[in-house]
Parts: sequence; structure tokens; C-alpha cells
Amino acid sequence: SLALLPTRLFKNMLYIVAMRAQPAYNQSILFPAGRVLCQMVPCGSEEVDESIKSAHSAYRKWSKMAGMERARVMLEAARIIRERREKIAKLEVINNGKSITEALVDIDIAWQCIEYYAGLAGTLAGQHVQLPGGAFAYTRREALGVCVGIGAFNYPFQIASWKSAPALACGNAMVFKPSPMTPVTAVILAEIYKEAGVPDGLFCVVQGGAETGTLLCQHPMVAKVSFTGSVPTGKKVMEMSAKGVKQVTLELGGKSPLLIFKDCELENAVRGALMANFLTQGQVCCNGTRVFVQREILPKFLEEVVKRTKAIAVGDPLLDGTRMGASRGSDLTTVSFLQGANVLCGGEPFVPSDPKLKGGYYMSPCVLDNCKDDMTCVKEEIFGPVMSVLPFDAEEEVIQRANNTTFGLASGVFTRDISRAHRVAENLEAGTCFINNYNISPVEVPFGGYKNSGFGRENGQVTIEYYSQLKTVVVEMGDVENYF
Ligand SMILES: NC(=O)C1=CN([C@@H]2O[C@H](COP(=O)(O)OP(=O)(O)OC[C@H]3O[C@@H](n4cnc5c(N)ncnc54)[C@H](O)[C@@H]3O)[C@@H](O)[C@H]2O)C=CC1
Ligand SMILES: C[N+](C)(C)CCCC(=O)O
Repeated sequence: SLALLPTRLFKNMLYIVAMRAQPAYNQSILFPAGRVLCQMVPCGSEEVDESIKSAHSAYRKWSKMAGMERARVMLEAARIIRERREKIAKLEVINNGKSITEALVDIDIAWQCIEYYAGLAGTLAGQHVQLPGGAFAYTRREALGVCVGIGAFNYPFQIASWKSAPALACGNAMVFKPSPMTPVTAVILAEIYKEAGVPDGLFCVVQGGAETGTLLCQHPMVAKVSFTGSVPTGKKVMEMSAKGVKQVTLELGGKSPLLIFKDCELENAVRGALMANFLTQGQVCCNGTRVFVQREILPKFLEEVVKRTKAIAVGDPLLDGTRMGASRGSDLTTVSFLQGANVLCGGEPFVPSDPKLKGGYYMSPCVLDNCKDDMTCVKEEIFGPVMSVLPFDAEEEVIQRANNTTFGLASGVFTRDISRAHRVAENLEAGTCFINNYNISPVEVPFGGYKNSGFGRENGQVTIEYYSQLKTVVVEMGDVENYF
């Protein structure tokens, strides 16, 4: 991570929230105020084993229920979340530090996801295949068993919902481990599922960090692991899962390109660039952090983007007017990765006026200009509110530069030329391409990566396939033909 780079003082100093200093895994930090939020006891092998066993017995009951029955329980869970959205959103702000405006959207996306998969639960079906002599075969779509979900800190409630909703719809149980930095709201989701009527243990939450995560991935009764987090941890999860031949979904990091052509509608492109970079303090895996702008419109684009970035209200995330809250991290470190890039605004520690928030982790959003493709800020994921802007001249050139990365989570293009838009979408190597927008997430639409950004998908109909398996039943209607 960038925090590992040598620290030198530049004339133009840039501060980012250090990623190295994670709080002790049994302690969660209150990001907005820099105080300890709660003490959690990390689950050891006994607790992990207990949770997986209780999930397994719940799975036995749940998977035998009709899809329509599971749907009713899930719809009730969605209803409860919708009813309590303000309360849960407030807890999410305290848990994570993001603004209340964004937390409300996250909670809404969470209940929509549960509602969507409730709708699919009754549609699970197989195929009937006719064979010679009146024989036939049919396929059954069956649950996998106990699935493990491991979440990152940036969308705690939403990630728990995105993983559990398709899992439960297909008849599985889930043991979920939230990030030790944001341990609170997954527990609220577990309580809501219980209240809605799922069998005891169907959605269990275990607390802890890497050790607990390892125990989950290695447990022989686990059928699948769905992971959201960094590339290095994702590789470890895949390795551990491979030993037990467990299925894996990996939602990893990104350094997504956003291509802004001179024929775009500039006002929307500017809004798109802000949405692509500054949601959740820039801590979004699919952020379009490499903003390629066609040279002719670069000055106008930068003028607008910088003006609006400077106007972003940073501070107390519980206030309605705040647009950027607190980041994770336990200290602010000066990091020099500029290598000649120009800080047009922000990138500094921000201290809110409220004395209660003085110890919190705030940073002013930053725009970097004069960037080159081989700079660290352009190549590596920063996971903070830092937008790197790069000029380009031609379509072919910018596609080649945009694809020159090991990541492939998302991408975006702003243009009014309809053919160009679809041509660019076809040629960008990424799991998602947004045309004339960025970072919207309708739950009906699959989400996931190419290349090192992972595989498998979340959301959309296709995710049913990642949480179920196919059984083929072959039926003979005549005599057995015997070769012996
Ligand atoms: N694709 C996506 O949807 C997202 C990707 N990310 C990526 O994750 C990075 C930072 O997020 P972090 O939470 O710090 O990621 P991380 O990879 O450190 O942790 C993610 C989760 O994995 C757990 N974990 C850590 N070591 C483990 C191990 N050996 N075995 C099993 N579980 C383990 C953690 O406790 C946490 O719950 C970002 O830089 C970004 O690249 C983050 C959020 C969303
Ligand atoms: C909701 N959305 C699309 C902004 C981000 C979801 C992916 C993540 O967990 O970072």
C-alpha cells in the first residue's frame, strides 16, 4: 500500500489516511471521533465451529422449504429494514464514518437486494431433457450448504446483505464475518433475519480478523466463500478454499478508468467524475480513480471539478449537510507519492470545528493533475478521496492506456457519440462499464471483476448460479441394457 512508500516531505505535501495502522482486531475505532467504539472478542476455533454447525442444521430446514416460503421470510426482513432505515443508517455512520446521506442510500440498496432475491427464490427451477425410449432426465437447482461471507469495512451492512440475500434465496445458510473495523451493523442484520422468521443459526455473525477468517475458510463443513476485500487477502482466501475444493467469489480492488471525450455533456461528466471518486471518502472498490480527459476540454473540466471538490462539505457525518465523513485508519501520515503530480486541491488532514470530533479521521478531497501513467498514484489503489486526472488525444490510445492495469473491476465513458460509447464499452477490460454515469448500483445488475479484481458476481439473476449447484437426475423407463 502507499503507506509503505518512503516518506519524504514535498513542497506540495499530500496527506492520506494511512492504511497500515489497523486497530487491534478486538477493538473497533469510532472513525468520526477517533475513540474506541467497542471491544469485540474475536471468535476462535470453538466459536467458529459452533456457528458453522448451527448454520448447517438451519440449512437443513431452510433448504427443504418451498422457495415461496423462503421468499415470504425474506420479504419480511426487507420490510423491517425499510421501516428502520433511519436507525440502521445512523448506526452505519457510527460504525463506518460515511455521511448519513450515503448511509441511507446503502441501507435502501440493502433491503432492495433482499427484496429482489426474495422475488427470485420461487423461480429456482431445472430443465427437463427427453432421452430415447421414453427415458428422460431433469435437473434440480440445489443449495450448496453453509456459505461463508467475509466483508470489507467500506459498505458493512450492504455487503452483508449483498452476500446473504442470494445465499438465503437459494436455500443456503451463511456465516458472516464483518471487518473488525466495522463490526456493528452485520449483527443488526442477523437480528432482523431472526425477527423475520429464519431458523435459528441460518445467518450467524462471527467477529474477528484474519485468524477468524482463516478458520472459516479452512472449515470442512463450509461449501463456499464469498469475499470482499483486498487482492492479497483474496488470494489467500482462494488458496485456502482450493485446499477444500470450496467455491469462491472474489470482489477485490480496482483502479478503474473513466474516459471523458470532448463531445460529452461536460456538466454530467463533471458530476460523474465526482461520483466516481468521492463516495464513502473515496473508499470504494469500483471508483473511477484514473480520469482520462480529452486534451481540448481538460482546462474547463479541471476548473469545474476543482471548484466543486473544494465545495464538498467535510465533517460531522451525522449532519444532513455533510457530504464527506470520516475515513477509516488510526493516524494520518504524510505520504509522498506525487512524483511530479500537481495537487490542485485538498489532500490535507481536516479538523472539524466540533471539539468532540477533533480526534477523528478526516481529509479534504483531492484532485491531482499532471499525472503520468507510470506514477504510483495512477497505478496503485489509494482507497482515499484522491482523483488522478490524465490527458489523452485519441480513442484507441486511451483504451490501450485504460486497459494497462492488472485490475478490471469497473470503467466509465462520457460521450454523446452512441457508437463510440458502445465501442469503448466493448473494448474496456472490466466487469462493468458505465456509459454517461458512474457508481450507480441497481441490484438487478450483476457486479464483479475481470483480471485481478476477482471473479464471480454479486447482484442480478446470474448470482443465483454462484450460490447453487445443479443436480442431474436420469430416469430410465425401459430395461437396462447390459454389456456384460
Ligand atoms: N471489490 C469490493 O467490493 C471491495 C474491495 N475492497 C478492497 O479491499 C481493500 C481494503 O479493505 P480491507 O477491509 O482492508 O481488506 P482486507 O482484505 O484487509 O480485509 C477484508 C476482510 O478480510 C478479512 N481477512 C483478513 N485477512 C484474512 C485472511 N487471511 N483470511 C480470511 N479473511 C481475512 C478481514 O478481517 C476483513 O473482514 C481495498 O483497498 C480494496 O482494494 C474493499 C471494499 C470493497
Ligand atoms: C455501491 N457501490 C457501487 C458504490 C460500491 C459497491 C462496491 C464496494 O463494496 O465498494
